[in-house]
Amino acid sequence: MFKKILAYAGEHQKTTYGAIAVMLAGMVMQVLPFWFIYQIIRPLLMRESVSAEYIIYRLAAIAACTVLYAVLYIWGLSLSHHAAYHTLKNLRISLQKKMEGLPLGVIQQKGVGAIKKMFIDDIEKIELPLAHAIPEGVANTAVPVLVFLGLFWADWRMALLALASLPLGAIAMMIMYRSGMSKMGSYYQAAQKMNSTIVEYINGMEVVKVFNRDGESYHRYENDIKSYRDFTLAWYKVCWPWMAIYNTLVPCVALFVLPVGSYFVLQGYSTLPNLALALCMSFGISAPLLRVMSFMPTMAQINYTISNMEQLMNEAPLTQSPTPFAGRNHGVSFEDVCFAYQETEVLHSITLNIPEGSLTALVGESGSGKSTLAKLLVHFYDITSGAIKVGGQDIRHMSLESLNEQISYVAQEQFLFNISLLENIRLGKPEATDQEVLAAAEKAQCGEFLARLKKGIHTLAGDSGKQLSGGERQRISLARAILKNAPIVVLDEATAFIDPENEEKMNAAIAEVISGKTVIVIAHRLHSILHADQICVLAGGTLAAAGTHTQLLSSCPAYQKLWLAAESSAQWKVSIEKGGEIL
Ligand SMILES: Nc1ncnc2c1ncn2[C@@H]1O[C@H](COP(=O)(O)OP(=O)(O)OP(=O)(O)O)[C@@H](O)[C@H]1O
Repeated sequence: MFKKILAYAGEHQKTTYGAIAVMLAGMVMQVLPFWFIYQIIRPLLMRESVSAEYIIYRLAAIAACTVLYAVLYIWGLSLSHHAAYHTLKNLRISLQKKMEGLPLGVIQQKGVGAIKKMFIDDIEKIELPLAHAIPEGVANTAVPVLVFLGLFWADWRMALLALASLPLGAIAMMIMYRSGMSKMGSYYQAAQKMNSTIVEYINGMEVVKVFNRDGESYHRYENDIKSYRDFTLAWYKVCWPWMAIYNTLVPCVALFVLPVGSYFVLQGYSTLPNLALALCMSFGISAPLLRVMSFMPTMAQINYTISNMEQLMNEAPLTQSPTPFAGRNHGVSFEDVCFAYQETEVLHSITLNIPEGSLTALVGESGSGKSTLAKLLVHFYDITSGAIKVGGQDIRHMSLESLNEQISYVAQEQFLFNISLLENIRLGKPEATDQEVLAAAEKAQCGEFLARLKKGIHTLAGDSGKQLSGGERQRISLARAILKNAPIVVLDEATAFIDPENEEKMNAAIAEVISGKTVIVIAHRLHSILHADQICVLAGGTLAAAGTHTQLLSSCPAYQKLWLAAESSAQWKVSIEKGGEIL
């Protein structure tokens, strides 16, 4: 486990080794005073006369060692923390890089709470071994070993006595570690579940309030925090008795040395000075060993955390290659594509050709697979079989980055980061100047509502989210796409938030985004895509038909059904409007 943790430290491993060396020197300073105490006691025991200077020098040495110990300990800690926090940063970055290359399904399966826990709490746990357990553990183990060897050289019987309680302590420590590990799985899962429930509870607060589900979701929340408490206590319950045994046995080294050592002296097996030496040095052994022990309860936790993190790190990434995009054009083709979320296949043998520069609309009943097909094109998931090609190049044979450069994907609810609206739009083209961003916002018809905001385009999205309507937020996403100016545009329900007042503006913004591009649009409002070059009708995950509106109307029953529904909803709308009601 420590080897793995040190490997995470990368280039900061050397700093960790430096911290170990400094702390070792510090530990020597902690043990040396016991040697000087022995030097003061020895002549007194032997009734030898010593000068006042002899005593003063040793007392001064004890004081110097104490000061040096403090200085070295702080120095060692600052080195180890430096290495630890750089390592945590590296780990968080490599985890984020890993996540970027993972299929969305893996991330969704883990859940936001569990991933947040991994990024924040689990990685933070590695600070303990890196900043403390490894450097302090090595120093606190090495120095007692050295002391023991010295003692063994002076008097092997006394040395063995000083260590008499340690084997029992070590057994207690091992049992504690093993029993802790056996409870770790359930403890860890309970922690993950609690995290997910808390995140879900907060995210779903709106629904909870609207539907009066406070009681129900509170019960789930309460149950999860209760089970976390129970699993934590169960873990402590198995660990505490063994920790208590160890904590009782290890400081007992002097108690073994004193009676048995005195007996040895009386029997002539050893001498009084050696007894004094063993007594003094046993204090130098027990304190560091107790410090080592203080790290043990959490080691099992850290071991589990690391295995869990490695599990995510070892997840198979999306199939891609480092090759850049080299397609002939920006036409898109789906060739016999099948796809399953986990076990359930939701798209079956879809074959579809979308010529460059054309507008293709995906229509179909809810759940027919429209959004999934769009998500497959932007390579959120790997398909089960078949191929998706852009300009004749399989999207698995190019890097995700270069595929992203070819496509602007505007989802139904585009996420706005809590940075300024200007920076949110700039995500479409990070190198864009402020002027370019403003021009894109203008083209996306954002000017009017941005003027309403006190800080305009510099308003933070988190604050503005409360002030912007769904349609306005969507126009920010369209501005992002205009700025990106990718040759392929995928609009997933781009007109979902449309209202009569905004319709004109939204249409103007969409016209800007799609002008001259290969466009794939998912639309429920059939009236908005009547002039599409090609309308693809999806039904139950298969492609029922493809053609123009007129062709489909005369030949495709599934399309006729959708059209009838669209027509009757339009008539219903007109009749309500005529009745003077507000829509
Ligand atoms: N993340 C997911 N995990 C498992 N199944 C999913 C997931 N997302 C969608 N599905 C399922 O895949 C099928 C297709 O869903 P999809 O969202 O693509 O349909 P859609 O036609 O876009 O629907 P809508 O018009 O309601 O948005 C549905 O049966 C849906 O339940």
